[in-house]
Amino acid sequence: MNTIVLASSSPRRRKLLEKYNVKPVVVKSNIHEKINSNETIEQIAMALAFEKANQLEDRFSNGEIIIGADTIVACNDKILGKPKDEYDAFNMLKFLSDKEHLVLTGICIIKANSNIKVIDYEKTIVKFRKLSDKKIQKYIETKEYIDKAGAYGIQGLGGVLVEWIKGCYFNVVGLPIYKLDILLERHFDISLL
Ligand SMILES: Cc1cn([C@H]2C[C@H](O)[C@@H](COP(=O)(O)OP(=O)(O)OP(=O)(O)O)O2)c(=O)[nH]c1=O
Repeated sequence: MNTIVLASSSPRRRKLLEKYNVKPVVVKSNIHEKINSNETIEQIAMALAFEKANQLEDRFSNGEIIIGADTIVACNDKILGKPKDEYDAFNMLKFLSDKEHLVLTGICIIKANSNIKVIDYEKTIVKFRKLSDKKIQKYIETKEYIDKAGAYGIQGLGGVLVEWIKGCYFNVVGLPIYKLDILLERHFDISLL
């Protein structure tokens, strides 16, 4: 199999790939995650994923498969990135309380030394239960909100915040693995299993 390069510092993405016996070369891309408000949330997630993968393309020349991904949370047309601090996290979780929101992950796969660049996205609806200020505060104290879009991690203690989801669970965690397998198989003849 061609070397897989993961253009992401997310430990969740790396661990998920490792479950499928993919030992990715991890290279953190250094993009400035600026959001263009004229774009749809799908375009934003795909553009950020593209920037992450594309930034590394010049560094490889042996047919490496470079994967970039970006996860964003959106609720009532408002995009929630990673919280800046506890206060920001508190406000995000309060905003998400008792509502449905979207989690979008843009994926970009680029094959080095080729013209193949594939971009797609996955969307999952997540419904939060009604959260008291006390519950939000207790969650914030766990520090799990740090470095996570929307200030929670469904895969961790944040599971208690979620009433239901519709769509791909792994998409919420940061990498829609079924969609990645489809794209790898269709465009690069690579299967994760
Ligand atoms: C909503 C949600 C997000 N997240 C994470 C997934 C992503 O890692 C993170 C969103 O940030 P991203 O910018 O997508 O990724 P990252 O900063 O972790 O890594 P890099 O920019 O280097 O690619 O939020 C969870 O782990 N669980 C959740 O339930």
